[in-house]
Amino acid sequence: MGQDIRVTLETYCEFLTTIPDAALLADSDGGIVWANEMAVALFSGSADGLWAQNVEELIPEHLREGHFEHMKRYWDNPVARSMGNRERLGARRQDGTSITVAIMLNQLNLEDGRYALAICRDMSQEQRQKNDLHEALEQEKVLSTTDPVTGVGNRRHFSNELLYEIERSSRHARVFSVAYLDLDNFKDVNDRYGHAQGDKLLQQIVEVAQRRLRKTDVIARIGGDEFAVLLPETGTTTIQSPIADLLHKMKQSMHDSGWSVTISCGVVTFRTPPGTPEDALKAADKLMYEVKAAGKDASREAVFERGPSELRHSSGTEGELPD
Ligand SMILES: Nc1nc2c(ncn2[C@@H]2O[C@H](COP(=O)(O)OP(=O)(O)OP(=O)(O)O)[C@@H](O)[C@H]2O)c(=O)[nH]1
Repeated sequence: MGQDIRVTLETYCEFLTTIPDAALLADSDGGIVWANEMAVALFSGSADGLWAQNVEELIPEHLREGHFEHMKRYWDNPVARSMGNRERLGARRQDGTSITVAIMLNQLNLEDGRYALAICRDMSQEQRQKNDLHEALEQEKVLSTTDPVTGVGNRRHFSNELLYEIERSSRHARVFSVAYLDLDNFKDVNDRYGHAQGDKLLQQIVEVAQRRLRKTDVIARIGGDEFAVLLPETGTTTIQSPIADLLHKMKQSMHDSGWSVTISCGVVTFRTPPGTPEDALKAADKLMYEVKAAGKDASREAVFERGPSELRHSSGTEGELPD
């Protein structure tokens, strides 16, 4: 009888040498009693090294405590676990490096004892590919909303931020403002000094804005020489100063660099939220356009309040900006 059991175990082991996955047999204390060549290659450098181990040593240190409990439960109520489930587990090689494995667990009930059979498939490469793909997608997401010249958000990013602000303002009745800035005579800089200098000028505009604006404000480049600024919690009583001051600083910076570039700007304060981000941008763009048509280098403001007249002009700052 005993010989039959040994043969059975041997037969098992013989079979397990032919499968393409790593196979381990462990006793109820977790001691590894046998491993196939794939398991030796996966977890260790030598068969002796692996056979002398306890399965616990193949578990990452931070998971060992949980594994002990898990093993106790498993021996009390052994349920076969297929490899098909999508669970991936961290494992530790004998040299301390980490791998990701899928594990099939089953119990062998033999007369000389019970053994746990673990078949492990190395999923490290699949996991690495998944991680790389996830990272690439995250990077792509950032790139798709970033302006490559200045590093600030692009139109898509601005629309997303604006949408969030519109929803917030609808829920909490918060006022916010949107400014549309278009550089005047920017083309001359490109034509006279080249595209690279034009890019530097755009970057300088953004640097000035980032120094002046609050952390919660958003500046984005939404076109060639067009920028939009979102100012949450900022209404007509406070709008004049941040945007006027920003325009003043931008103009000063252009002047200091010897560039004859000025700025046309339209600002709309939304006391009630607009329907869409595009509606908000369009309203500010329209004001900016009026400034352009009237001779550039100025800002014009309006208040939006849902009602019969919807957009109401409140004030305009023509020509020189305040010191
Ligand atoms: N350097 C640089 N120039 C750009 C970029 N994108 C667009 N432009 C240029 O920006 C200019 C925008 O054209 P316009 O709005 O007519 O320029 P403008 O001289 O400011 O015109 P006004 O607004 O009427 O004063 C064009 O010359 C484009 O080639 C960019 O990424 N870098």
